[in-house]
Amino acid sequence: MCRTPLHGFLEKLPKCEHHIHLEGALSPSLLFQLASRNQITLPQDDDAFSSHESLLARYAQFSSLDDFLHYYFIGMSVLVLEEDFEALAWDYFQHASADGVHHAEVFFDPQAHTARGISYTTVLTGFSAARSRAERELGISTELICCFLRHLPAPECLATFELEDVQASYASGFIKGIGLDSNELGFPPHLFEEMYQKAGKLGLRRTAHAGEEGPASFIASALETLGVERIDHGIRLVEDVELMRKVVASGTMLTTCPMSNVVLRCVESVKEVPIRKFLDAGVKFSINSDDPAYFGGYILDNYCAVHEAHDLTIEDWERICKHSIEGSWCNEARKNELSTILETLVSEWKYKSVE
Ligand SMILES: Nc1ncnc2[nH]cnc12
Ligand SMILES: [Zn+2]
Repeated sequence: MCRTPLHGFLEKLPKCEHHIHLEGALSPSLLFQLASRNQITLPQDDDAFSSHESLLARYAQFSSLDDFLHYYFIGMSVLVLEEDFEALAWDYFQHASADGVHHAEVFFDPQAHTARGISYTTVLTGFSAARSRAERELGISTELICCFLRHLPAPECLATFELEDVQASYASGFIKGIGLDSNELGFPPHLFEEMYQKAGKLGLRRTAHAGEEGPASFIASALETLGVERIDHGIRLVEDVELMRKVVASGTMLTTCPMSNVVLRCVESVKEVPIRKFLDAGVKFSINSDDPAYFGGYILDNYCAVHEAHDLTIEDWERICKHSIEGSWCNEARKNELSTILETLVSEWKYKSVE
């Protein structure tokens, strides 16, 4: 918990989370529990897997995105049954709700599961059960975004995109959109142009990780060749002022993940995440947790870290939350509901601060 007098305000802000990998919400305790139940042998030659404490200590020492992904893919090897995927997503939705999330658009990596012989239907059925429960019991609206692993050959990604059960999940509305994740360096967006074109024709929403470790030119390429409506991370946008103007003009929203950027050493501290530059330039962005079980915090921790590092005002937060509602892929009625909650909270706190 942060020490700012605005902590209560930050807690209550009606948050929309747009950048959370469900596999990145796998806590060490669920990881060890499922490994034991599913008889999955974790690497014996890596001391990190000897206890919860050593695993968390290793997570605190990631040296890069690649170093993290090594543990991320090992971690998800314990997910086997529908109920494992349900437990994972339910765990996340409970944390999110406690942190004030009202609407969550969550990523998952089907290829990381189908490659291990777990069917797409198993994954989707588990996640869908958790989504229904979250909507029923927690009142959170949710959407699923199917991500493709860019370190794999583009034709392989396209083949997964075109699988019958995957296509059926688009047609039935279970999947709202597609994304592109995993190692960025060496895997530029344009390689995936054909898949994104097909997704656009099917009416799927489109986003892609860009400008996390990769250069600002990857953000330009994701916008131009993939037709994305959002950019995941995008912090390196500040390196290209002309591109930043275009992003402002198009209203494209960045889904930033400040704690992730620090843990994966894209920046030295949250102070270096260009929050103030984005606010001053009119770049729209939301604040997200990315892989909360690996990076030491869920969404509220990220809000607090940003607040402490950048000393934001109530008006700044109102703008950030307004943009994050507007940039969501939910319907207008839901956006109006969330906007009303935001307006009520802001006027309450503005009144408090003049008392
Ligand atoms: N921060 C990140 N960047 C790219 N791929 C990811 N997969 C999970 N987390 C990721
Ligand atoms: Zn991510």
